[in-house]
Amino acid sequence: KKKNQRLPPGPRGLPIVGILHQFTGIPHRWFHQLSLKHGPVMALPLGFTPAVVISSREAAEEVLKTKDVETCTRPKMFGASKLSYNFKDITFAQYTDTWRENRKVSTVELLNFKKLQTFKSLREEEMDVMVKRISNSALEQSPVAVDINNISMCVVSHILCRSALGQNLHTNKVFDEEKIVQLVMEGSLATGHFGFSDFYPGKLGNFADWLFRREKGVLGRMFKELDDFYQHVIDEHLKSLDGPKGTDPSADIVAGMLHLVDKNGNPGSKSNLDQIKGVLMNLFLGGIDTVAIIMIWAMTELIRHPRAMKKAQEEIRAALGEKREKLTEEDLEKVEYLKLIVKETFRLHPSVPTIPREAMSPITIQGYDIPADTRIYINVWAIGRDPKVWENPEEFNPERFMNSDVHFKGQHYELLPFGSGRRLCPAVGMASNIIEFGLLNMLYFFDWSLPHGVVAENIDMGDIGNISFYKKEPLLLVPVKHH
Ligand code: HEM
Repeated sequence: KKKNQRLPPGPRGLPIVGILHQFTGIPHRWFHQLSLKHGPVMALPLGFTPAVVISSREAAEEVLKTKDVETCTRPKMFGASKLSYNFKDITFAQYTDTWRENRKVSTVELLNFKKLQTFKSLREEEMDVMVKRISNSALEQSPVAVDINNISMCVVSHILCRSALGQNLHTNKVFDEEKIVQLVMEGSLATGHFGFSDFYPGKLGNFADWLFRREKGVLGRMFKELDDFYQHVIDEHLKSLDGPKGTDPSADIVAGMLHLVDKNGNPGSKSNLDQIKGVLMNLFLGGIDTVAIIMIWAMTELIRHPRAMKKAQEEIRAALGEKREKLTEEDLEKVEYLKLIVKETFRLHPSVPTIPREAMSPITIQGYDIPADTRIYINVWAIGRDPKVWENPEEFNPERFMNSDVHFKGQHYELLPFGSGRRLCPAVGMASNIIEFGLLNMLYFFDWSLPHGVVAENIDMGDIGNISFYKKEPLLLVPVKHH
């Protein structure tokens, strides 16, 4: 039997290297390079904060399945602390009763299968708006390029703001889609901002953050803007709660949460409000860009791989018939290749490339001792490109999933875009549905090409982010209406 070992130390001067990685904005790529040399369980302390990086399917399975109970909490990250209302949310909350309560409400009120069906017609309506918007560019004498990043962010913003927050951005006088997209992009980056306390845990780090007022600046401004938005949403709901019939608790998640806290106490109290806003922050910042990112990368890969684009469009158009005015979500049942494309995009471009967890007690992973309070980063991005698991891992090849039962729902540790275990993303169903339906519409109604003078080989494949990573350069494509 293998004796437990101390963790391999990784490269020299690691505390500094670890910090530098975080500031490069592409830690998953750096971690990957280092782990090739130092192994799939690698120590990479961030200053005085112990941390390990996990880069193999086997080690990920041990963390997320065998040791899930011990590792299902999150580290207290500086940027996230501000934007999660001091961890009163779901995503960044430690493993506490507040986390349990919030996760349950969001599942019951928004993310379960039954609720997914409730908002079906809303999603179909918004996709129709997206198609009309693209058609306007396609109908021009010489069609103009559309920004796929923007189109994807807008349609997902509309869907989530309506279903989760009860806000129709087409008619909202305070916040329009442009403002929402800007808030989501800036807010996502701000969530991953590092503070001194991330590298020097305890009083020293907290003191340095206080001294340099790190929470003012961009983070403070973002927080204020987002807080105003959530307050506006809650005020609207509270107004209708006072009305003769009150808001239907199942109308959206805010209504559901307000009814819940109303039973337990005053919904307007600061602590209740913080909890609602914390959850809204997760749905808003964690739900919009993550979904749009996959739509954007799928279209990027398809334009770079015309054979796959053609195969997908032929399958879709043959299965759905010609001259349809509108598509419905049932149409997704008739197309298979599109789903393989989405899986392959999750493998190569996971929206959250490294998943943060923390050991709550001492554990062993692959025979190595991991002390309590060690941060654990699971490098999903590297696992998706591991040559020991995937043949030609850098190649975009949706066919690799044909006749394979490998899925992205958290049971296959070589493909973990949504994580796994107790902290598995609760929106797997909703997210994959929006992505597949969005792509179905784009591929059925339009043929796509690159703007004049741009060649596929030169498309910039760089990404940028802090926690979620999106395509750095917007993807510009020219649509031509198919029918
Ligand atoms: C393609 C889209 C998405 C991807 C790739 C994604 C990915 C992830 C990942 C990797 C985690 C961490 C899982 C873990 O620790 O094991 C997570 C958690 C979470 N996601 Fe998603 N997500 C997506 C869409 C969404 C959407 C649409 C929503 C809500 C509207 C959402 C809400 C959440 C929440 C609330 C958590 C925290 C769960 C917890 O810590 O208990 N996500 N997501």
